[in-house]
Amino acid sequence: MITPFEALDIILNNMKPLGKQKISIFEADKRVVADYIYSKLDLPPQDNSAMDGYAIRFKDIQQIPAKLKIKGTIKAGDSIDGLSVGENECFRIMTGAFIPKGADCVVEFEAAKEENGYVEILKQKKLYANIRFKGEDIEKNARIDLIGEHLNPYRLARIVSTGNIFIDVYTKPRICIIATGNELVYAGDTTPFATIDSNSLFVKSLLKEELNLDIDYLGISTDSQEDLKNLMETALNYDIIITTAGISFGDYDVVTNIEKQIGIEWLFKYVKQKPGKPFAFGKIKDSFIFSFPGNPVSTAFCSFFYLLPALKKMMGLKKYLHIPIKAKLKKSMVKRNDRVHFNRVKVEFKNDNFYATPFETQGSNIIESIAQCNGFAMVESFRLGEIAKGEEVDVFMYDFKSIFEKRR
Ligand SMILES: Nc1nc2c(c(=O)[nH]1)N[C@H]1C(S)=C(S)[C@@H](COP(=O)(O)OP(=O)(O)OC[C@H]3O[C@@H](n4cnc5c(N)ncnc54)[C@H](O)[C@@H]3O)O[C@H]1N2
Ligand code: MOO
Repeated sequence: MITPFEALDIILNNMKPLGKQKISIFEADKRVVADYIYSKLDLPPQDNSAMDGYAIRFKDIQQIPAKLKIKGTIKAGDSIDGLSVGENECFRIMTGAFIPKGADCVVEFEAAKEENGYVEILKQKKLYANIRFKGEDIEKNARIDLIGEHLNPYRLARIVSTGNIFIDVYTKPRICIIATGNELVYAGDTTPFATIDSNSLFVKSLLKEELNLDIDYLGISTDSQEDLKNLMETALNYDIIITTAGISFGDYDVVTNIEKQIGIEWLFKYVKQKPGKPFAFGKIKDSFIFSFPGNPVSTAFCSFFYLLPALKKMMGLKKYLHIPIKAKLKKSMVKRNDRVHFNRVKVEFKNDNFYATPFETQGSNIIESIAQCNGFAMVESFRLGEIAKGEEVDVFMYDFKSIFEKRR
């Protein structure tokens, strides 16, 4: 059986960006930039004031206090055509207003005293004090290289400020999910003894939150081969097909049972890991198929560890690998087999160190463990027995933010 990192390599080697398209910046959250962007303008468009105060000539304030005649007021957006500051003159000027000809310094109101059309400058200032120069943020035609980066509020503000409203991005993958299992019912169904399909909502929500990707839920297939084959026909219209459950060794493991009939070519089947051993990845016609084990923690781990990097690469992101952090165990853990374990832990950040508390039960069916924790602590295959309190472990964080936010 292959290791988790071998499995990840196989998946990533098969992923490549799908294509490019032009979209509106107003619908571009979390999309990935596919081409250079060029500024259509200088920002600021002209030299302007950083303070409310007086636009003056530096020369005129060599002796303090200096008395200057006020010629008028300039506010942000006013034209400065024909305006100029001569010897011992000044303009009242507001933040963002353009600097009139002749002025080379702005003195803020607080450093001056105004009376009867004159102002007395009380504090020495440097040449060009409080002046923001034309193009100092970005110059016209400057190239913005965000290729392979995702768009976020910070970058969107950058781009929209340069006069661009359409940008080239990579095409989004089309993704669908099918849950399998006779025991499953849809969310909200209260049929006694049934299991609610939580995996589909999990994957849908994960991809929305992490990548702003939408996925189509094709529904629940029973363990009947006909049922799944029908749904798979629709699924073939998608770039990525996700199935959950029915992939291990049981008589009714329906994905396993139809794989030959519908022509799935597995690129690997099963990984030496816990959770998620019966995870399989393959190709079917023009689509890739990720078949996750049914246990909710297994689906959660496989989605996080394999599907997210795969989709990131397919979306054109340059950075698609998870980086683990080092955390000290606050409680010991026990490992009884030679699979690589990814145990659910709750990581905290205290006195410049990360500390990980393992969840008390590590069964792949315990949804509470993923809901309460924020990371997967990796324990290598060769480790057997106790992993002692105080030992440092690699943790792949699935909820980083939770570490860096606190109550008042
Ligand atoms: N003989 C063997 N049996 C099993 C092995 C094995 O190696 N040999 N591996 C075990 C491991 S590890 C796992 S993980 C499971 C995964 O099996 P499947 O992927 O075939 O999943 P099922 O057996 O159909 O379901 C497992 C479990 O998960 C629940 N489930 C299924 N779908 C959902 C869903 N959409 N939402 C919530 N819960 C779901 C299901 O009811 C089962 O309880 O196989 C072991 N067996
Ligand atoms: O791999 Mo299974 O996911 O251990 O329970």
